[in-house]
Amino acid sequence: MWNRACFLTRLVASSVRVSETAGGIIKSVMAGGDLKIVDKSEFGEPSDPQTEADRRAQFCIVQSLQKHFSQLNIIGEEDITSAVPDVELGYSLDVLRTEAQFSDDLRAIKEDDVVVWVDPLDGTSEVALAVKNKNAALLEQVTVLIGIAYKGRPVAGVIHQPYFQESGRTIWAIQGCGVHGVTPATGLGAPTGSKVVVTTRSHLSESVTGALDALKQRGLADSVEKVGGAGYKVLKVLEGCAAYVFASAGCKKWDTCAVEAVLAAAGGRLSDVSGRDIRYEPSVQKNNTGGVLATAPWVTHQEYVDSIPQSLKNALPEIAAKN
Ligand SMILES: Nc1ncnc2c1ncn2[C@@H]1O[C@H](COP(=O)(O)O)[C@@H](O)[C@H]1OP(=O)(O)O
Ligand SMILES: [Mg+2]
Ligand SMILES: [Mg+2]
Ligand SMILES: [Mg+2]
Repeated sequence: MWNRACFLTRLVASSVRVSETAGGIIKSVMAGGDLKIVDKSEFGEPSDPQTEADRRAQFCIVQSLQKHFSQLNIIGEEDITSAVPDVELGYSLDVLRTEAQFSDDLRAIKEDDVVVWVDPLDGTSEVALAVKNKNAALLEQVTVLIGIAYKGRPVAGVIHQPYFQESGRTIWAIQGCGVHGVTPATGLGAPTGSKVVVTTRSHLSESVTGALDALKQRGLADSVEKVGGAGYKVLKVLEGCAAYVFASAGCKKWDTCAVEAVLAAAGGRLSDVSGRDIRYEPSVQKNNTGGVLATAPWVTHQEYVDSIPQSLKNALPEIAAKN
């Protein structure tokens, strides 16, 4: 089955397994207790922590994928990594079985047509806070993100959530083939009956609260929940929240590529706050300078775009320049 599978099938099947191995690495670093945190931010920027778990998880993902796919263009968040022993990776049979639903376009994708965006640990600030405050509940917000872009747009994505219940879960999607690992909420305001909007816990700013206030006034946000991680926020949108709103800069392509692929496969939409597509070519700037707006399948994306004040949208390039 593996040998007959097309390139995209084999890449996603391997990515599902390697995301789970990376999740295991994150858990073992956490269990060891010494996170060896460094701050990657430059003077004047918001703090940008990196732990030994981020470094080891990225090494594992990049090394394993390159072993199978030597020509693959992988862009990972971390510049510095820590070596971990080589592991023989398997592949997900569920992904292999999905190939029957592929379009001819998907089947024709070759190794040098794609860019893989890797966030080995999304929610690093929450990891640091969980340890500091001895609050293990925050770890639910950690995800491993592997996004696959073709012609500059997401075509498949893997979100592994290592601390979901006891053994974690992996959510993945390939364009046109549905979402696996979660059942997306489809009804208005499910399961709360109201529109809950999720936003940043650790990067709040005037422009973020300005956008949220505007959405509240238009009846598009009944309440706001502040949680960490781009991966976790998109999972919340898949499971019943109306939208994820971040009208600021700082969130990067590796934060959004995988989650956009998964959300789009569920019928939702992710764009910048002005409604423009986010591009994922290898040469693109890493920062999502136009902010992030992700909406559930059951809300109208354009209503959210239109409700965010133009003055906030216009100010984003200046905020991005400082990030
Ligand atoms: N100013 C920033 N600098 C670096 N990373 C950021 C910044 N803002 C957001 N991020 C990344 O985007 C994710 C979502 O942001 P937030 O949690 O604030 O909503 C964060 O978990 C972080 O990813 P990571 O944890 O992988 O470094
Ligand atoms: Mg980071
Ligand atoms: Mg991230
Ligand atoms: Mg990260």
